[in-house]
Amino acid sequence: MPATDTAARPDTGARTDEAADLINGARDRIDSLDDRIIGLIQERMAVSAVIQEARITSGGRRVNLSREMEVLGHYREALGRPGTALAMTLLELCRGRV
Ligand SMILES: C=C(O[C@@H]1C=C(C(=O)O)C=C[C@H]1O)C(=O)O
Repeated sequence: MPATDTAARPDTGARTDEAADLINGARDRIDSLDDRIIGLIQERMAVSAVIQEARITSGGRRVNLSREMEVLGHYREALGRPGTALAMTLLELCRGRV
């Protein structure tokens, strides 16, 4: 991110220039990671929509609970309890509220 944008950011809270530089650099990396995560979520939404439309067009239901349990378990095993909450949010983004 250019230096002009850095000035508009929230303060780092650091007490030294060295720490502030480190924090600003790491924040740039986090912003870049967040952009990639958002892009992956949007890609997941599009793939999920293809599956849901195919199932509905074939006469089935939008939601498949056994598959959702598998997805929730995958995230819980990788990330613990907050992983379950994250997966629930992802499922809501992908198939709406049930
Ligand atoms: C994508 C599917 O359809 C729905 C959406 C899911 C998802 O986004 O992971 C999982 C199960 C279904 O409720 C699927 O059945 O795989």
